Amino acid sequence: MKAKKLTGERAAEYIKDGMIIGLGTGSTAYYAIKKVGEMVKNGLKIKAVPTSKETAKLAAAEGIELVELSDVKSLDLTIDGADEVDPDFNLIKGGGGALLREKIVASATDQLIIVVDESKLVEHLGAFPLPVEVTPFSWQYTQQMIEKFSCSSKIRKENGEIFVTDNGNYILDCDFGKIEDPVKIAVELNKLPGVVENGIFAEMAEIIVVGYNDGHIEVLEK
Ligand SMILES: O=C[C@H](O)[C@H](O)[C@H](O)COP(=O)(O)O
Repeated sequence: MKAKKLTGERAAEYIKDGMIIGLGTGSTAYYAIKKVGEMVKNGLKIKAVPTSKETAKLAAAEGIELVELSDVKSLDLTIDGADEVDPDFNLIKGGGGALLREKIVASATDQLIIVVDESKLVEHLGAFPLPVEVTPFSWQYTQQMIEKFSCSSKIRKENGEIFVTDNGNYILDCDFGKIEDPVKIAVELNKLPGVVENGIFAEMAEIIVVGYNDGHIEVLEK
C-alpha cells in the first residue's frame, strides 16, 4: 500500500496548471486522484476526464472538475495503473474492468503515465490473465473464437453474478500463458466479432512510475 501511495503521489507532480488530464482507475490510481484533489484544494486549476464511474465518483468527491471526452480536443496527460508492465512498456490492464474507457482515454492523451508497485513489473506479459471486454449478446460464441488462440478463459463474475462493465459489457479473463507478441495478440483479438476491446496497451505508455516496498521510487522513461 505504501508503494502504491508513493507512486500515485509522485505521478501527480507532472500535472501543471491549466492541463486537461485523464484519471485512471484502480487502487494505485486512487492515490494519484487523492493527491490531485489535494492540489486542486490548494489552487491548481485543471479539468479531468475519468476512466470509470468509480473514478468519476472519487474525483467529484475530491472537488476535481470533470469533463466529457467529447468536450475536449485532447488530453495533456493521463495517470493510470496497470496489472503488468513489461520491459518495453507494454501493459496488461483491466483487472478492475475499466479497460475500454482507459484505452480510449490513453489514446487521446499526449502522455500516458503508469503508476505501479514493483509487483507489476514482469519480463513477459501473461501471468495475469488478459481481460477482454465482449458484448453480452454473443459472449459464449466470442469465447470460442478467442480460445482458438490457444488460451483458456473464464467469464468474470462478482458476487456470483456475471460482472458488467461501465459500458454494459462482460469481461473474459484469458490465460494465454507467456504472451510472446503483445502487439499481434492485441490486433488479432480486436478483429473477432463480439470483442469490444482487450487489455493489452502496447506502445502507449511513456512514463512508468514504480513504487518499491522499501519506500523508493523509480521513474522509467521511454
Ligand atoms: O481496470 C482496471 C485498471 O486497468 C487498473 O488500472 C488496473 O487493474 C490496476 O489496478 P490496481 O492499481 O488496483 O492494481
